Amino acid sequence: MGHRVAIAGASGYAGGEVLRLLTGHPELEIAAATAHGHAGAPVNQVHPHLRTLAGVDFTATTVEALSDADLVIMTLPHGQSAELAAQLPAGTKIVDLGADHRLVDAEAWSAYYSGPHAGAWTYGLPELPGQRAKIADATKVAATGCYAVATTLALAPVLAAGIGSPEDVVVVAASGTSGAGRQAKPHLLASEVSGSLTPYKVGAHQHVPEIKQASGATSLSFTPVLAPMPRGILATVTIRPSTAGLTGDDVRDVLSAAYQDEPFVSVLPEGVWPQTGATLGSNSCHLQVAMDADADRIIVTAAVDNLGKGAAGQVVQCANLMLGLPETAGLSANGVAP
Ligand SMILES: NC(=O)C1=CN([C@@H]2O[C@H](COP(=O)(O)OP(=O)(O)OC[C@H]3O[C@@H](n4cnc5c(N)ncnc54)[C@H](OP(=O)(O)O)[C@@H]3O)[C@@H](O)[C@H]2O)C=CC1
Ligand SMILES: CC(=O)N[C@@H](CCC(=O)OP(=O)(O)O)C(=O)O
Repeated sequence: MGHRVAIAGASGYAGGEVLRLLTGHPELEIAAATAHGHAGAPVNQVHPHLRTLAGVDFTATTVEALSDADLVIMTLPHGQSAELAAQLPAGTKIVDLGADHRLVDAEAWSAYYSGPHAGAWTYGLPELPGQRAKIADATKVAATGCYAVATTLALAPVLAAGIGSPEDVVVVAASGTSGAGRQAKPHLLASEVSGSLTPYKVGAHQHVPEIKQASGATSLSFTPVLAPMPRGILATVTIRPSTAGLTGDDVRDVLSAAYQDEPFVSVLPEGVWPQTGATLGSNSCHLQVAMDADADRIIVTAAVDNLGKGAAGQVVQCANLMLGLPETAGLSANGVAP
């Protein structure tokens, strides 16, 4: 029998994608799918694409509904997971996709989120040096924010290699609307989003302290842009070089070395630029590099599916590690295209 996984917040976008991945997973089975407003509703009614879950209903998000599982995945709004997690038996394995347990620094938490700081769990990005083993040993893992995944994967090896300045990093990143969740919000109306690109939370995005913590950057300008598409993130990260005469090939060598054994991170062939469409439905991050000689900046561009490697895919990747399963089980590096 497979490991039993409960999903708290399974009626949302990220939870729905976790359900989809679990229906195709060889070793994991769904112990419970819980919801808030949709408690009692058939899963098929809320997620009509999940045909094999016909006959399964969402239950309410309670301690009882989650206690029986081998591992609990939480895809709840910020501020909802910490209290619930604290009520579960101490040894319960949990992967939390919300932000409640990501930040070590309580001041940074207070600057960007509301409510008390719940403390930090093991950070769920296995591609960071040393992190894979920590995740495998952990009972509690804080999965990564969607922009933070793309940006950190592009940035961290450059800073770790000492070829870029941690004090001078600029990121502009576009996201599809599913990154904002499924709750009705006026700025997400089709009439507002269609045919338009909109910056938001300019200079004030909650992923800034998370990216700094994960990548080692000390000063970071981050501008997110809402894009008229349901899924995908394209992050363009530029960094001031800290060594003279750096070439694009030097940067490419650093990233290629960092990710040569990674199943889900690809440095694309020279001249091929990441596109969100190529990552859809996958757990992949695609990277490409260039040197802007005129501006003297390293450019690294990253694409992910915000619901894939940006959310449900990385959560399943962490769950696999925590349960001693092959890290890639139930996940694909291949996307859906066109
Ligand atoms: N969407 C994305 O790309 C990413 C999301 N995340 C994070 O994952 C979490 C989920 O995101 P997403 O799926 O987009 O959000 P959604 O708004 O789509 O889903 C939220 C889920 O939480 C439930 N919920 C809502 N309010 C409450 C509450 N007060 N108490 C308990 N449950 C509640 C909802 O239930 P119901 O609908 O039944 O009311 C639903 O199941 C968030 O913390 C988000 O920041 C992280 C990375 C990427
Ligand atoms: C398009 C959009 O609104 N995206 C969300 C990011 C969602 C996400 O990654 O979630 P966490 O906040 O859990 O990190 C935002 O910018 O706030």
